[in-house]
Amino acid sequence: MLDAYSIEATTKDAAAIGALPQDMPRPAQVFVPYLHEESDDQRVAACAAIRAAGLEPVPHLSARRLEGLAELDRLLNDLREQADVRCVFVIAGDIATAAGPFNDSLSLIETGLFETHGIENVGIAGHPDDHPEVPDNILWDAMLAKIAALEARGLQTQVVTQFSFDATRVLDWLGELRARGITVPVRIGIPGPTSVRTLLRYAARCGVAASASAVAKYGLSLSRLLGNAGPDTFLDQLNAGLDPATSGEVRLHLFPFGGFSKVADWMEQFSRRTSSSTLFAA
Ligand SMILES: NC(=O)C1=CN([C@@H]2O[C@H](COP(=O)(O)OP(=O)(O)OC[C@H]3O[C@@H](n4cnc5c(N)ncnc54)[C@H](O)[C@@H]3O)[C@@H](O)[C@H]2O)C=CC1
Ligand SMILES: Nc1nc(=O)c2c([nH]1)NC[C@@H]1CN(c3ccc(C(=O)N[C@@H](CCC(=O)O)C(=O)O)cc3)CN21
Repeated sequence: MLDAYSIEATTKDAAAIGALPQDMPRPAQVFVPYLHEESDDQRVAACAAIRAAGLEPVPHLSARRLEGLAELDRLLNDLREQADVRCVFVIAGDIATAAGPFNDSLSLIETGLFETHGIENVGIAGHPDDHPEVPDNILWDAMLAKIAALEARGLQTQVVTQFSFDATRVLDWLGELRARGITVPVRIGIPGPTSVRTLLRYAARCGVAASASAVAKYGLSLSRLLGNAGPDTFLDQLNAGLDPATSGEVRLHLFPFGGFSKVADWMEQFSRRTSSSTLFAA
């Protein structure tokens, strides 16, 4: 059930993606996060490198960062021409005011440009923890609207969650998602192993709740900031709470905040320890 994991690679990581550590199971999809200081050309080159390595590139598209229809049109054209991109991931973007006409992910979908550029699958974000700026009911309404718009356009979708330190909250959120009648595949975002300090830095940057109780549950020791923290406890709790009858299609999405080689080592250990040896099979 949890096979075909996906992973993120920044434009810098993407250049070396062909040299993924030996023995690391190949990811089914490689997402390229939209870092605002980078150019569209860098994003396209990253996706081309991922494609050249025989992997499936999935660029993030940040609605609020895009300057307009012409930029989106050119970017999608280049992604298709140079990297044969078929799947994208749309997000609002971490700025309070949009740089151009797109205030949210739905407005990107409604341009109609995805289908004209041969995109087949448009991923959308899931938020198992409270979002620092956006109330829960708005996020649920937005998710339903995005799914309806994609379906009407004949596009497939998947939900990819923001990472969280609290497996119980993720399970509750997944239960609510299915109870709302949403049947699309879900990828649960998890950080790869890294130092506690790095994890907390990314949590702060990404608006992820790091309450004392959540980080304790995750197994983080705030007194050992340089110590390593992997997602093992989180995954054990997640696995224990997933129900094949009701959870639907669930896979993992890895944020390699500590780098690919740490992810590879950790995957090997984790697969050896767990009975679910297919957890990371491509
Ligand atoms: N890059 C990533 O992997 C992820 C990014 N995010 C961030 O989560 C937020 C929500 O994104 P989506 O689910 O795509 O929402 P969305 O584009 O579907 O928008 C949902 C609603 O939230 C509002 N909204 C979105 N971002 C906002 C912000 N930063 N401040 C105030 N209102 C905002 C929108 O105007 C809209 O009403 C964004 O800030 C996004 O960048 C969340 C998860 C993962
Ligand atoms: N709100 C939000 N915004 C995001 O951009 C975002 C999320 N959430 N959730 C998870 C992923 C992780 N993302 C990111 C964000 C930044 C870097 C980044 O800047 N990496 C630098 C190193 C920075 C550092 O060490 O602090 C790099 O060069 O790889 C990578 C992934 C993007 N994503």
